[in-house]
Amino acid sequence: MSDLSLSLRTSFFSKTLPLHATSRSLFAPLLSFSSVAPCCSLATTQRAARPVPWGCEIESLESASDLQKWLSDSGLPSQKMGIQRVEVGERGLVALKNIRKGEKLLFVPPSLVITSDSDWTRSEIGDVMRRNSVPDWPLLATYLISEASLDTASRWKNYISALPRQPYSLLYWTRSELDAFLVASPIRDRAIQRITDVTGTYNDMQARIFSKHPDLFPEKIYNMEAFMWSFGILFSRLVRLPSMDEKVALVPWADMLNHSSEVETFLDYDKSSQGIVFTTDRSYQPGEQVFISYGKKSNGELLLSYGFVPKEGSNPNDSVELALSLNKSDKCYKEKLEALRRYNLSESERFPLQVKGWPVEMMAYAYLVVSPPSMSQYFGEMAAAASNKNSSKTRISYPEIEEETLQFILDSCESIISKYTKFIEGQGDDLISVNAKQANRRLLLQQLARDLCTSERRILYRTQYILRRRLRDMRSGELRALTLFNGLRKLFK
Ligand SMILES: C[S@@+](CC[C@H](N)C(=O)[O-])C[C@H]1O[C@@H](n2cnc3c(N)ncnc32)[C@H](O)[C@@H]1O
Repeated sequence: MSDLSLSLRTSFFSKTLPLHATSRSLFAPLLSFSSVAPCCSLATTQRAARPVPWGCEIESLESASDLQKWLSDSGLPSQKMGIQRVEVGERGLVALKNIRKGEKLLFVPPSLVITSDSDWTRSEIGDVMRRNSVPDWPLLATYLISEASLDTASRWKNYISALPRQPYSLLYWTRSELDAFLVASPIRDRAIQRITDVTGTYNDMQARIFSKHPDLFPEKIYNMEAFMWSFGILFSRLVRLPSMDEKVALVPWADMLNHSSEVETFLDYDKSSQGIVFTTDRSYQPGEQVFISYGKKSNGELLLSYGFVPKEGSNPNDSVELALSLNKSDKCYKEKLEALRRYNLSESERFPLQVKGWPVEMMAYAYLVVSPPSMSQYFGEMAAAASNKNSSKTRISYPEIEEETLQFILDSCESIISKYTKFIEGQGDDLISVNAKQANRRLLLQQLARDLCTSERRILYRTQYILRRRLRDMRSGELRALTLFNGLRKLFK
């Protein structure tokens, strides 16, 4: 599945990145989101948005079996998997027969795949989109709305009916929910940015295209709610196919596969069979759920696009970003900022921490932050290393400021840990729920946020432990050296 990390808005419809996913999650959602009414834009913070009139409840098997029948009637070869209710991911593909390791599965023909080249049932809408050179993501978002609104007149009717009416993702959290539940996590800012981008993209489409052709794009259908829905579908189901020139595609049937970080197998186009396939990296027995990987994503990124958080400690790709900043009262603030800007860095930067360590760029940035005026000749070198653009690509090291640097990272780490602890150990939130449905939604979101924050804090704790141990070793080494030096001095006296 895919990831939209570039701003959609700034370059009108800029290019977007692929949707991958991560880790096998043994996490089974305890509660279902299906009763939750979506809220979609930051601008409409507390207003419950109208749900779209198409799609189904995410756990619906009825529409899934219609989908299965339509797909086989339309050329999908017979499958070794079937759609079933599953513990992880509500609906998923389950092995019906023994599946061997290394076996190719799916074989979805290109005629059953939605891409930017797909024919529009209303070709005149496709013509307008083409004339305006609309990029893939907003084009596909509009395509989905257009086909969904045509109901049985669209060849994709059975596919669209089996799509969730409310896909899970942070796109549907209100601003006050993001503020209340994700205050400690850097994912909050990413979610706000994403909502802003999608909202901005809709506004651009509205101003530049929809409003110019009200007969083709009536606001009753092409509105913000519909756009939020279709973007939610794209974020959680779009795949990039490396062997099809990185084309992004919605692949019916394949998009019923759930993610696991324990597998490393991705969807792709297979030239020999001329279909979308994946190759299993383990065997499955009948009744077992079959998984693919959505990519090497952190728990925060999985929550952002897919609305779930894997079980604590189960995601080897988990990470959390730590923000480091220049000190405004630093005598060399201006010189340091200039050095950073030369390498496209700013006075505050985020670096991904993992359980297994932190990037060398972060250490270089921290060296720059703490270095005294006497080290100004190294500012450029430090900034280059922080941006990963140092010419020699060697790890820089300044033993004279090592201790201060580690202490600075430790302080930054500890101040963020306290924010996490405050949220995790806090007694609920201040948000007022007006009815039982809303209260239920709050509980669900709070649980997801707690799971995310616990996993992110775990990485911060590990970083704290490593830093403390290094500082302790360094200090006890220094103490030993000092004792030795004093001993020698006494001897010579
Ligand atoms: C590509 S769809 C997979 C099919 C989906 N389960 C369905 O019923 O339509 C991605 C969505 O499946 C769910 N999902 C996938 N992997 C999951 C996992 N490991 N744990 C929990 N939910 C998962 C999430 O709701 C995600 O947004």
